[in-house]
Amino acid sequence: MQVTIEALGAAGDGVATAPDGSRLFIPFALPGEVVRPDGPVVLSPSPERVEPPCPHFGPCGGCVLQHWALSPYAAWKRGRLAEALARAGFGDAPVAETRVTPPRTRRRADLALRRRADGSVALGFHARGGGPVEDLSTCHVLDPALVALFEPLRTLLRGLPAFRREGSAVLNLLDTGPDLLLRLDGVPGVQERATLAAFAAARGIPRIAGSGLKGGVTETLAQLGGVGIAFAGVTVAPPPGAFLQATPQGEAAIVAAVLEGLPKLTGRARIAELHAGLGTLSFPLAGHARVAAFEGAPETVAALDAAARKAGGRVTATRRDLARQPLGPKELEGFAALVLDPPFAGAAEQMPALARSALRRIIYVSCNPAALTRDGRTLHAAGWQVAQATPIDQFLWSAQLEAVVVFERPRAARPL
Ligand SMILES: C[S@@+](CC[C@H](N)C(=O)[O-])C[C@H]1O[C@@H](n2cnc3c(N)ncnc32)[C@H](O)[C@@H]1O
Repeated sequence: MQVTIEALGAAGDGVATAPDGSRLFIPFALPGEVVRPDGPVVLSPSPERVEPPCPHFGPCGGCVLQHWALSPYAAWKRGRLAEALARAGFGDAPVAETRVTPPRTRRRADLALRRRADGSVALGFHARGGGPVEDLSTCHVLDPALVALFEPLRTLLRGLPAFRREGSAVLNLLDTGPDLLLRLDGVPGVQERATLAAFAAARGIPRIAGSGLKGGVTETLAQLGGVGIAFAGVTVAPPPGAFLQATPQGEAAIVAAVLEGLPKLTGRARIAELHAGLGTLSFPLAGHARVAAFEGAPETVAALDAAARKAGGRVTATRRDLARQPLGPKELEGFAALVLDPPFAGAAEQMPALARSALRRIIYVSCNPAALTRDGRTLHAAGWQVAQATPIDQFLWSAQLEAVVVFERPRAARPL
């Protein structure tokens, strides 16, 4: 049997129709290619097919689209955002060109760890669908400062009894250097902590923290100096493993699109910000208005609050679980705009109050097109429109898509 690839699916697989009418999803196949699905074997390659730069492409689940030329790849991501908005009812949304971030810039990685029977350590990303760990010699998406830690980490973990069979290493590249969180299936003893401190000193890592395999209590195992990352000139001290936007370029593109989406503001204007994290958006926004920031994770909101107080009070940080206790219409009164940047699941519980509030502008930062469609539908049903949508490709060569979507009410805006 041979089939022609009609399009790419949401996970980046080629989609084709089998002779019996069923849909086939064929990994690493590109639109227009004729493919034999068993194998699969590409019988007529697309002119858009390129040589993947990374030797791990294929077995490593980190990238799925390195074999596609950048221009059609970026157009596909733009099309996915247009489609997500069209499904929500915004078929005429103006969608900008995709902002693609360069290779070797990702500053955050959650690396899987496996100890082999001979004691050696595999470190890398799982194969697609949670398969075996691809032991990485290099990586074309991660910042070289993180790639440089692969081999030293393997050596360290090989001699660490608290790493028994499986674990993960979360690496965040902060302004102060790499920040390491080890999730292990054993508990490091005194001697192991000394080993970790020596490793941290040798590798310029100010802090190493540890937790159980499935999270739980996180404790500092070695601390040689302060940790910090600056947003719009304000330095925040993140907790171990904290959420960061994946690349500095992606963060800059998101911040720019959010700021461009703001309405005209008066000197006393206030902005509400939901899912504020460490303040990636809060501090840039504070250059334009006072910001009431809400965030659910206790350590994260504590870090944001401490930095906000030092920075002079333009940002106020409040801990709130917005899924259990969404802001109500009364609480939403008096804001010139609202920015939300929910987790992958989206903000289903918060959307009804936003839709019927007196707000005139909502700027939605999305990392999940499906959740954006669902949440966008709530706004569409209440008469909101899309003023601007910007696709941002922070996860180069993956099927993931970030976006900033500016929603507004179709009435002449008046500054609050
Ligand atoms: C995609 S991150 C965005 C963070 C921040 N805006 C940034 O750009 O770095 C989503 C944030 O939502 C927070 N969050 C997740 N669920 C939440 C909830 N139910 N209530 C409040 N915040 C939540 C997470 O802790 C995380 O900080």
